[in-house]
Amino acid sequence: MLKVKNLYHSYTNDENYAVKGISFEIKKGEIFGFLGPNGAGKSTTQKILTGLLTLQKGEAFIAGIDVRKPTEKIFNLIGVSFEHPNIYEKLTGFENLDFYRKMFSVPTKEPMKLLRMVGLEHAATKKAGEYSKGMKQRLVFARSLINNPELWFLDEPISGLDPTTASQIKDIIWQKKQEGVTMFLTTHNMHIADELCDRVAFINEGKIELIDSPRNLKLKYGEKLVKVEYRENEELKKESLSLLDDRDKQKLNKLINEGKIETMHSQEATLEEIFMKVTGRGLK
Ligand SMILES: Nc1ncnc2c1ncn2[C@@H]1O[C@H](COP(=O)(O)OP(=O)(O)OP(=O)(O)O)[C@@H](O)[C@H]1O
Repeated sequence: MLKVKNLYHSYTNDENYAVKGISFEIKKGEIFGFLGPNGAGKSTTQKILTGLLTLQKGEAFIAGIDVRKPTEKIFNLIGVSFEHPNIYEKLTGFENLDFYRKMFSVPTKEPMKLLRMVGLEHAATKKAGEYSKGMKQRLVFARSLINNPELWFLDEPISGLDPTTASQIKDIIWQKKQEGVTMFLTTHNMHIADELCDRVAFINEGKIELIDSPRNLKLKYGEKLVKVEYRENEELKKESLSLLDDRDKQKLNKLINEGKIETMHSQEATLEEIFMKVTGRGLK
């Protein structure tokens, strides 16, 4: 669905690149996460792919169409939900969607239906300029679905939202995945990436350091530890035992056989810890 080859971008039109030779592919129906700290080059890549920035060097194809020669077909095919809302403040929420809807030459969704989906139906007749930050974010999110996109670009879809709204947005993303929508999600929130993505790319200083599924990464870089709480001589003890260490394994077996264990949890490395291991820096 999306193919990117050796993509470069310089904001200063020189050798000072914000994106330095990025290549990746996203299969149809896949949720692909772009994970990296501030300034890593995530938004720049998304902007090039969605036509907000000119492609300077490299290649990119959406459904086989060269993004350098954008066609109406690409516009109809993609949905873009970016962090900084670019909405018409003087129009109401409903009018914003209704106006945007007219730009497409494919069947579109009913604005009211979309507003309801993101919990904005009561604010439909309110000017978007009077919306809170989170409401604007939800409006942009809803708007990005108006043309039933096959490829959906999401930039930090739940950052700054309260837990209930964030959970609703996540449910919508899951539903769209079930419908076969392909997603390119950028975030520095490793929990979201872990929860939603089929594969993630670690991007740091304009380069992709690795691409894999969250599960494979955890298996590869995980410590394989088991955290146990057990009682010995009336005293509650806590310990982390490695499943790769023979002495720890013996101890764990002994505790299990003696029935002393009160709680036991396997401990995996988080994506953030793995990111640090791979890149030598954190996601913040
Ligand atoms: N309009 C711009 N003009 C000049 N430099 C820019 C511009 N936008 C981004 N940059 C620079 O390009 C680099 C990559 O920025 P980009 O916004 O793509 O990072 P990001 O990974 O999306 O970060 P964030 O998580 O903060 O959004 C940074 O060094 C940034 O300062």
